[in-house]
Amino acid sequence: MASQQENDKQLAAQAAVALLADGMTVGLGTGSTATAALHAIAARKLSITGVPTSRQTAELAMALGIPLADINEVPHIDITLDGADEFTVSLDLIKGGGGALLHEKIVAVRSRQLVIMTDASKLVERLGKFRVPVEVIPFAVRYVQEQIAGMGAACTVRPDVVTDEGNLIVDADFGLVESPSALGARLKSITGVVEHGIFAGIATLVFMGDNGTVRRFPQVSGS
Ligand SMILES: O=C[C@H](O)[C@H](O)[C@H](O)COP(=O)(O)O
Repeated sequence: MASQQENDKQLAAQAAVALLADGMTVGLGTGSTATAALHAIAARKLSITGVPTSRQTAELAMALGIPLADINEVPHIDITLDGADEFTVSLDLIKGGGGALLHEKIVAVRSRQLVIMTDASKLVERLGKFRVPVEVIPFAVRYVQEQIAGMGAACTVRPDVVTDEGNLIVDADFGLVESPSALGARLKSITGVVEHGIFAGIATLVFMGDNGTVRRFPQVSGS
């Protein structure tokens, strides 16, 4: 039997998939909630073109019969549906718990809308309980760790993870984050950092499954 959390992820995924229409080009996120969305897309027999954010998602989409296109072959992406590890009511996110943050962010910034699907455990007042994943070129990993330590954060290289681009993930604990965009900019300026999992000002909508109902952020007045 599915847990309440899995059920809530599915409800959020169904709410997001309800925004799709035939003919759309859709960014396909990575992770368990994005997987629920893929199944919901297949169940609706929608005629969309998917742009996957990971090998794992591409494989599942192909198995479900969802046609795919290379991101560089599509003129635009109408909407992307993805999960998150944390989000705030201002729609700032931490992503990358599954190691797919780089392709996820590239697909997200090319999309007209980024719709996030989560369960209620992902809503936080301030980002930072979840360690910030940072994608790093292997040659630079020691230097990047030293720089992050110099910023006052403990960090570790995620064991046994190599990203789709052949990079490593460093998980960094900055504590609660005052300014997600400022932290993101600082991380991005470190030589050898390819990308980080702070998505500030990119998401347009969040559907959060909450004990059998779906809440949306930003909240519509009266909800
Ligand atoms: O790299 C992975 C992604 O950012 C996921 O979207 C994120 O970790 C959330 O995953 P899940 O839906 O499994 O909680």
